[in-house]
Amino acid sequence: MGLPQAGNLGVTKSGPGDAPLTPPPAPPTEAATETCGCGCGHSHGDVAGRGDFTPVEISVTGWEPLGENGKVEPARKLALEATPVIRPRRLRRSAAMRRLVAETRWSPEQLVLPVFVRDGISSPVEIPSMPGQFQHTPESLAELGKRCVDAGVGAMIVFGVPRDEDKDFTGSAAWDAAGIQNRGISALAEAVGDELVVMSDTCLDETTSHGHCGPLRDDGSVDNDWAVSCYAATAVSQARAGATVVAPSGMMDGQVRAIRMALDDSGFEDVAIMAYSAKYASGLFGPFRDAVGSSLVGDRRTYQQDPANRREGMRETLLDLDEGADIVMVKPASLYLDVLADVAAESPVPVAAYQVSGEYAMIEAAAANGWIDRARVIDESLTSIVRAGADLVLTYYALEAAEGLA
Ligand SMILES: NCc1[nH]cc(CCC(=O)O)c1CC(=O)O
Repeated sequence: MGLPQAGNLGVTKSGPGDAPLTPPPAPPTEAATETCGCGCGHSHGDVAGRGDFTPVEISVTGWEPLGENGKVEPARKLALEATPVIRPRRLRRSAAMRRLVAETRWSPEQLVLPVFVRDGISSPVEIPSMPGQFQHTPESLAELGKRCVDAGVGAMIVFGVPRDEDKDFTGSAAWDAAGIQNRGISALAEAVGDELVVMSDTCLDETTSHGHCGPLRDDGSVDNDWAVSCYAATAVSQARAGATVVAPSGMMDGQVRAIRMALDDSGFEDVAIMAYSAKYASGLFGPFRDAVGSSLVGDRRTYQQDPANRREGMRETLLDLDEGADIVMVKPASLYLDVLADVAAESPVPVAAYQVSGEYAMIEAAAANGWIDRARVIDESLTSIVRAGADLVLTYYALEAAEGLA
């Protein structure tokens, strides 16, 4: 039988059949017989009259006697024994302290605002499933660009919404210099100059009559290599229109390499590629498809990634890096923070994350119902995405967050 320890009830059971249970005699310990160092003259072994309490020698020289009659109460005493007490709460005690020691901060210059420019409208049209977001005319897009410059937003990424009659099987409006997306890019680039970065989404889903991200084979599947050559033509047209970053989002194999070669061949060696590298076939793109008037029937599961696959997100990223991506992206953001953290840990280039339309819509809908504190959740969502490792965040909140969340 060992000596009773602090916290031991001091009651031992000697074995089956042994009756009755008796407390062992409290063995005298050195500490119990010594007077404490605090000068109060009492024996710590007698603290609160508990024979089961075995004190540890502590020096309390210079301290005020604790407790009634200078006795150390058991609870205080136990706390003192566990020296030093680790108290993380010290750094949380005031807003000023928390601000000082925050590990993660986001700022306007790392935010990228996705914007929609629509053909055939004369004034901006609000997107019902994305309250507060609009389909713009080239002119209203230019105005929005100036506001973004003033607020210090880092970049804008342009999506085009063509008229239905301009959609076709290959999505050729995407690489038409007079197509709506290229007109939007030009208007924006002219308005903002070099004061923020003008990016363009490089894909065909907005311009194909069937809504897929490339032309189809007879069996209805997307023809990978045909799509890739269309992306190459589209990227060059976007660079001509004034985009300094093109962002292939179609998840076709080899798309980054083909775009890099086409840009270089056309004299756009300096135009960067932000690759949608780990892009998942997510249910969170629903509102975006309203925003671009998508003609899609079915889904994109044969080219976008299965949400179940984490390792594959890394594989897609490594392939894009190999093909020459200047920035890699994980999309969506909030439900894929594990993938984002993996990519951020390995990537030698900046990492972007896209807080997509469904993430925006969920926050807006809950806030509209009064179920969550809107500004607080927006801030928390951006903080979490940056905390997981994003250097850039594509978010529909970019302008509002940069101007200051109310
Ligand atoms: N060009 C494809 C593209 N680029 C960005 C989004 C979605 C963005 C969002 O939901 O906010 C999509 C739609 C899709 O893959 O179906």
